[in-house]
Amino acid sequence: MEVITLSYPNDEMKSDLPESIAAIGFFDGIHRGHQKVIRQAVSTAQKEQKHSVVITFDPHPSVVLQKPKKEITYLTPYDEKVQIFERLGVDQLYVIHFNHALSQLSPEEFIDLFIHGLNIQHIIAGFDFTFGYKGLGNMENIRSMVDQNINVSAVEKVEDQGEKISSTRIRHALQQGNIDEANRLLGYSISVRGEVVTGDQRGRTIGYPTANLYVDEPYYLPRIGVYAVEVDWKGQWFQGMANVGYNPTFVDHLLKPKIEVHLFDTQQNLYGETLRLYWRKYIRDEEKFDHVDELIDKLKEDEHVSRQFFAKND
Ligand SMILES: Cc1cc2nc3c(=O)[nH]c(=O)nc-3n(C[C@H](O)[C@H](O)[C@H](O)COP(=O)(O)O)c2cc1C
Ligand SMILES: Nc1ncnc2c1ncn2[C@@H]1O[C@H](COP(=O)(O)OP(=O)(O)OP(=O)(O)O)[C@@H](O)[C@H]1O
Repeated sequence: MEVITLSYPNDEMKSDLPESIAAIGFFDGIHRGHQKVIRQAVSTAQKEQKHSVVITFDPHPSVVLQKPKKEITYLTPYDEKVQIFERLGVDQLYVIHFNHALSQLSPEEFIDLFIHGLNIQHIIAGFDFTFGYKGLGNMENIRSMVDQNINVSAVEKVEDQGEKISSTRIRHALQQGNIDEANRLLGYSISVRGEVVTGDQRGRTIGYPTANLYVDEPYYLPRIGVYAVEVDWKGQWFQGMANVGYNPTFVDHLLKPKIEVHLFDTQQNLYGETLRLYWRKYIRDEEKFDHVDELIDKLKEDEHVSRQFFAKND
């Protein structure tokens, strides 16, 4: 899959682009609804022997449109998204840089630049896709904006338990520690990828050495707390428990939550290694303990709960 980033108003489109079928959207999480849109573009392109294309944006429009500005995090940060599009069989990914100038384009200007300009012959998006200045373009009025030979297909709503699957809904599930629901809506198991870095070396003194995971992409993390987790290190799988939190027992002002994982039944030294950590089950909220002994007792309990979870689910 070829990845091309486009920036308005700077970049000129090439003139000899192949005829393409495009799925359009922000696609954070690439959940089951998004997958339907993308799969339809890929299969239509295969049938018609054209290129399959995904047109997406970076960063999230709210970075430009929302005031006051908040740091934005993603279910699937950029690299994760690229990997998933690739797995879905997309030939070409266009990433349009979302900036103020882009947000001012009228729907007609947007279509001219990015549909006609990229030689898109067929546009596939969800029933509620909107685009252009103030989201004035939608799946109905788009038909009057595109050249006559261009097809437009609106993918019908994908629901779960009678409600639309959406990135927002998945964020809410994660905020409640409901990993099962998040995974069901996504259609795959949510994870983070990071490198093991040195912590305060405190874990080993309390009998629970931990690998501190440094994630260099802005992931939307599940609720602060303790989880049963599984870790994939170069195809080797480990079970364990992780804390995503601020270590309030020891530290006063940690600005960003840390991810720490204690792996069961291994002495493996993973410093400097890259791991993928799968959240499996929320266990409890993080607590501030008055004595380290209380934390240690709690960790023993967490280990018991996690092992029981794995025993039942293996
Ligand atoms: C499963 C698990 C649960 C944890 N729960 C808490 C907690 O409730 N409160 C807290 O202050 N720290 C908690 N911690 C963090 C410990 O304080 C931390 O692992 C310890 O301070 C070691 O930090 P270090 O790796 O930076 O040396 C937890 C850690 C793990 C692995
Ligand atoms: N459940 C769904 N069924 C069908 N199409 C969907 C569904 N969810 C999103 N889409 C389509 O996928 C594309 C990307 O949508 P978008 O990134 O806004 O997703 P979303 O999950 O609705 O996000 P948010 O919760 O942030 O509004 C759009 O074309 C949208 O219409």
